[in-house]
Amino acid sequence: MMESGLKDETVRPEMIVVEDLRRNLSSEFGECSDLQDPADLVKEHLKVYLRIRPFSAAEIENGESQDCVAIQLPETVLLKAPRSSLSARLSDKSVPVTAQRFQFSQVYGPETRQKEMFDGTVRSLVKDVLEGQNSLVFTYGVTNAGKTFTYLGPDSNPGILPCSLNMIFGSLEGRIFNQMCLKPQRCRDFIRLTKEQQNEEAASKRNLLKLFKETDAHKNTSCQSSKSDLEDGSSLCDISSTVNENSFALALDMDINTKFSVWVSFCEIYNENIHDLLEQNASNASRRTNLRLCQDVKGNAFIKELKWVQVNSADEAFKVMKLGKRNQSISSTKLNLLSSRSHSIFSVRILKVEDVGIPRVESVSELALCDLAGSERCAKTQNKGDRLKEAGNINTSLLSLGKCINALRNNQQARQHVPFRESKLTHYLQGYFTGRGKACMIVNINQCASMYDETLNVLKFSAVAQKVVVLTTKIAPVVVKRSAREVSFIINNVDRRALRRSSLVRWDPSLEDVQEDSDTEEEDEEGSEMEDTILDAEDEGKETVLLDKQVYEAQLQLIEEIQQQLRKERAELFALESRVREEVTKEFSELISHMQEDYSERISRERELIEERCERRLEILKNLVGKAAGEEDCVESAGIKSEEENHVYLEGMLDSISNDLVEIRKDAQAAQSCLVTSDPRVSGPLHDLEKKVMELSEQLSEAQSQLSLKTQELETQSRLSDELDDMKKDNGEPRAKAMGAD
Ligand SMILES: Nc1ncnc2c1ncn2[C@@H]1O[C@H](COP(=O)(O)OP(=O)(O)OP(=O)(O)O)[C@@H](O)[C@H]1O
Repeated sequence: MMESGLKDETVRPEMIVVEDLRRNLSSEFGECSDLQDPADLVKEHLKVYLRIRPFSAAEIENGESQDCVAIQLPETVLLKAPRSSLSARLSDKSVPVTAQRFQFSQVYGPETRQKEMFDGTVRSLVKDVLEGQNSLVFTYGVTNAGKTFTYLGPDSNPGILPCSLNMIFGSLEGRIFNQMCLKPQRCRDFIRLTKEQQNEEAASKRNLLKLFKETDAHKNTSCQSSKSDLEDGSSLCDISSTVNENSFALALDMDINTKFSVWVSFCEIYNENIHDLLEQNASNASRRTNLRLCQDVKGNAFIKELKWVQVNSADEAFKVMKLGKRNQSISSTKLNLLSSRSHSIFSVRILKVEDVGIPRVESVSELALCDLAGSERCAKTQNKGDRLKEAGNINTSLLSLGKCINALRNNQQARQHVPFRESKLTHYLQGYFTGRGKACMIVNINQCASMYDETLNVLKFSAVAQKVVVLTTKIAPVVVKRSAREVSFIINNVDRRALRRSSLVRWDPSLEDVQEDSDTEEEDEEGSEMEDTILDAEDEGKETVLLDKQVYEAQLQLIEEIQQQLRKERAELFALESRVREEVTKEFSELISHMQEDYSERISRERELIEERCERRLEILKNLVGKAAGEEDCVESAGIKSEEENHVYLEGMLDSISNDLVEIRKDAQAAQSCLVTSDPRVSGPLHDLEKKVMELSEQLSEAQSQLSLKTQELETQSRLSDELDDMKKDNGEPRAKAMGAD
């Protein structure tokens, strides 16, 4: 069936070649984490595997089998357009139908068994994870292409996820660290749990597994089924027995005390919201919590407050997985009865623990398995309402993934921005493309003629993805003892927050720092500074701290006591300071009120004085003006009395007025300097007084000018009368009469 495309002589295969990328790629990673030492990075192609799903009976009946897909070599597949396809209709009729060849890391045909698929793709990644590396596997393809079958599979025919769990527990048999005192945290960190926290953790796990039992019982009685349950009717025990023989032999020289603490989480990205599938009420869509995607200082994304469940066996892990799967958003569409409407991410975190004295974490590694929702053409699915909205979100996030893959590919030629932040999915996956670990993509296609165009797009996308080179970090934990001085320095720098939070202890400097982005960090700056100090100290030495349990606890006790003392001293200091402040404030207010009273008294006294003086001066001026007017009349009516006397009198008056004015001015200036000029109660009257003084000055100068005129007139008259007298004396009376007659 597959080879038929090749036998067609008219077919001219268009080779989409994957370049030989074995060249120096040192400058090709514009987007990789700058904080990583390039020496620790290994460059690898993104592994892309293809799986072709078999036809269903209904598809064969509907004539979907038109030999569109053919496997040429174990790595190559040929895609030939059926006559009915859009691309065939659009192509030039004179040119024979084009077949396109695509190359993959490996192609798996329709007959491939699940176990075979797992062994060829994910098995090596599981091994890496057990050795301390991080790995990501994600499925990609159009709806109804077989992604979930590959990812999860029916219980009787488990997919890569259950196979991985089985492989992990098979390999770690006898080495499971089943205490709950160490728990993964954020991206690659962990915390130590107190006794109470461990009890809480155990209770939460019991409840979860109980919930599984209840729903399982419910399912058996009510015949409700999940996607995977519909695919077969077998039990969980069957799964573990199916793949139980799988295990890796751990390093022969591994210490007898080396144990592994395994934790799992399960979440989904649905309509661009992240939900915890292990949340108690996860099945109640309206009450589901939206989780936040955060990142640490090195840009590694992690889901805040995601539930991590400690599992001690493959069976426990399966139960958690099944429970989460039941909570996933799955609906029926025209193309797939049980179509995943969200991207689901199941993560396994493994803490490698040295179980001697206080258990010590040597490394934290993660295997993330991601089942992407399938892209779909709305015309084909005929989705409406919620399904249409879901399809929109699915297509958008897959488009973002496509853009990122393209940009990563182009980045290898010229530096280009990779839009990881465009969708939650790509943001989450970012770390795996920029050095956090290995990534592998399983592309699923079906061979249906009606899906040719969509399949072609998927394969084109895969060809680009295949060319992407990803970075992987080498993790090599080193254990070296520190000197007592260094240990004491670090302990002295342990911050209160770390202690409060049941000792978030950074034992392994090979782990990344875990301080979050400032926009997502909710912790105080003081704490962060202290944390930096610890990190700096650790970075300098690149060593791990080993402490005697008793010394450690004694130091902690001491720190606690010192902190209590410090808190007490601070409280006392605070009380004293507030008492002193209160007393000083009281004293100052009294002083200020006294000063205010003093000033108001002085101001009112000065005002009275000035008013009194002004009135007196005004009186004098009035008198002066009145007198001047009366004397003028007198002079006119009574003739010249004694001009000399008048003149002397007027000058005397003028001097007196000028002196008065000078005095008034002096008084006014003195009053002004005494007064608080900013006080409107004072500045108002003062201003009035100044105005009056000005008016008086003007009147005075006017009087002076009138006086000088009068004086001039008087002088002229007196000169004339003197001349007359002289003439009288010289000419006698007649002449004087004659002159008078003239
Ligand atoms: N390799 C296979 N062998 C047998 N049956 C398969 C295989 N792959 C897929 N199927 C069947 O094909 C159907 C569709 O598969 P599946 O639900 O895994 O598609 P999907 O890509 O996850 O779709 P969606 O994106 O809509 O969730 C299922 O009934 C499944 O059992």
